[in-house]
Amino acid sequence: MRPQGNQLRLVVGSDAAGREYRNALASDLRANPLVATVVDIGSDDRARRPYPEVAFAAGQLIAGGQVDRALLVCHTGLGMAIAANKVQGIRAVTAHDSLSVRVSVLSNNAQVLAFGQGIIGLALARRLAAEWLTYRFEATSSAAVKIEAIHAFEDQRFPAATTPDQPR
Ligand SMILES: O=C(CO)[C@H](O)COP(=O)(O)O
Repeated sequence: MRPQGNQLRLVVGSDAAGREYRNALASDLRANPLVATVVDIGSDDRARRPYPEVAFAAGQLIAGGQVDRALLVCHTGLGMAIAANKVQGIRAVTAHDSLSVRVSVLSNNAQVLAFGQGIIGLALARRLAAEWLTYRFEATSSAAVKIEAIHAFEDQRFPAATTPDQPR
């Protein structure tokens, strides 16, 4: 489906430890009017794909422009974020509170949000996911220069502004 207005194209994924929340969140997201599409990349219990494989696949869908954001679930949310951050151009966070979810988009322009099924209750995960959909990064915000600094470092452009002060 073609996105309308401010609708988002999403990918959801989990390892076996996050499967229950992934299924519940995917169903919520599909019913949310701020969502155009939800691609579910698994994994199911039989596949038992380890979290890095799922995170890399989700990150590559974003980097390739097929989707806008990813919602990933593992036991803690930590491994998913670490692995997704290895994909060029991806900014992934683990966040389990409203402020962090908000800042992850408005300041960090993170495209990936990772939850830990073993860390928060399902009701909170659902609420945070719904809040997350309402935020959009503003390219004109003062945060944009910091995102550009992250990209420059990733691309090994090392702008002077990011080099540490020399000891006197
Ligand atoms: O939480 C996880 C990684 O951060 C994952 O669900 C469990 O990790 P594993 O036991 O190393 O697969």
